[in-house]
Parts: sequence; structure tokens; C-alpha cells
Amino acid sequence: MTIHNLSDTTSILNTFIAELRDVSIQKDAMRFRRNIERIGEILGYELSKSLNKKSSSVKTPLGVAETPLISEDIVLCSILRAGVPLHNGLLNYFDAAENAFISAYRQHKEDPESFDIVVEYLACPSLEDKTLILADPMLATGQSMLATFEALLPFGKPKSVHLVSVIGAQKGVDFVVDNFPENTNLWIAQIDSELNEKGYITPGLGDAGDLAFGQKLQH
Ligand SMILES: O=P(O)(O)OC[C@H]1O[C@H](OP(=O)(O)OP(=O)(O)O)[C@H](O)[C@@H]1O
Ligand SMILES: O=c1cc[nH]c(=O)[nH]1
Ligand SMILES: [Mg+2]
Repeated sequence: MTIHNLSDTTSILNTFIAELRDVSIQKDAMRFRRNIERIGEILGYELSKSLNKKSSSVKTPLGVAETPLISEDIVLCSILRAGVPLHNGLLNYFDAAENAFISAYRQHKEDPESFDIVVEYLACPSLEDKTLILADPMLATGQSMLATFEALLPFGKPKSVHLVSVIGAQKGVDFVVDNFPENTNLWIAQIDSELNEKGYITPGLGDAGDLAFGQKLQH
């Protein structure tokens, strides 16, 4: 796997991440969602540099401009719920992408520190020979990413796979490195060192789904 850690370069991206993390600013759910969306736009832009291009002729009022344009068929897949604003950010740039949605949640066992990932809702076009971009803002243990990827396998073999995430724990990054195909790319805005005993990234930002859309009742 190739890891593209955008925090290797200092940029305006840091401001958006700092606002996501800030315990006061993150209470503004609209700003929280918009910051994830803006990060999706930035990660999408960076990712776009790695995609195959084909030279195209564009007729202007005064002549013809030769321009390399992305030639890959893209499918954006995000993991509900917290993936929705990240999906929107990516879709703001990849206008022509097809879209897939999948749900993944943690089902806690009697021991509150252990859980299974339950995948339920799944809507997906064919992935055969396409570029799959799998987006989730939080890469904690990495189990949701893997469970999602495995659930997508019956939809065809993508030509390439790009994982897109905002904050990851080092443990989750190591997990996806070990469990995804070698030619996968990970585009991530920041990597934190720790996961706490409940599987939350620290310092992280808290529960991304709840911050974006409100607290959910446990079931
Ligand atoms: O890497 P993992 O350990 O699998 O954890 C990451 C998952 O946790 C969050 O979703 P959550 O389960 O909180 O659901 P939500 O988006 O509905 O809040 C996040 O959006 C990922 O899907
Ligand atoms: O830190 C974490 C881990 C999983 N899900 C979140 O929303 N935050
Ligand atoms: Mg989730």
C-alpha cells in the first residue's frame, strides 16, 4: 500500500482539521460537516493527480486546447453515516463518478471493549475495471474499511482502490496496510498515535457520526 499522509506538508488543511478536533468549534454541526466536505475536496484533488489521463482536444472560441483529462471510471463509495460529508466533498470534484453507499456499525458484545462490524445497507454499481474510492473520515481499528471492502467484492474487480480518510490511528493504518491488496493507495489528512480502550482515536475528534448528524440511540 502507498500511504499519502497529507500532514507531511503544512497547508490550510491543518486549519480544517484543527476545527474538527476543537471541542468548542466542533459543536457547530454545520461547520463540522462542511470541514469534512472541504477535506474531501482537498483529498480528492490530491488523489486526482495520481489517476490516468488521456489527452483531449477542447474547442475554444479561438482555437483548440490540448488538455490531459482523467480517463478512469470512478466509483465513490462511502460508509454511512460519517462518510456522507466526505462523500459530498469528493463528489464536488469528481462530477461524473458513480456512487455506492454502504452501512457499517459497531455492534458491542457483552464486554464493552469488544465489538463486531455489522454491514447492512449496500447499494453499488459494477466495480469491474473501475477506480474505487472508499471513503470514511475515521480510520480507527480499520475494521469498517475492511468489512466494507469485502462486502463490495461481489460487485466486480476494481482496477485500483483508493482509501480516503481524515484522521487515522496508527493501528488502523497498519491494519489496512496488512489486509488490503498491495496496489491500494491510502489518502489521509492526519495520523494519530493512539486508540483508546473503546476503539476511539486519541486525541482524534470524538464520534464523527454524532458530531455531524446528532447522537444516535444505541440499539
Ligand atoms: O476503523 P473502525 O474501528 O472500524 O472505526 C471507524 C468507524 O467508526 C465510525 O463510524 P461509527 O461506527 O461511529 O458509525 P456512525 O458513522 O454511524 O457514527 C467511522 O465513521 C467508521 O465507520
Ligand atoms: O475515534 C473514532 C473512532 C471511531 N469512530 C469515530 O467516530 N471516532
Ligand atoms: Mg461508520
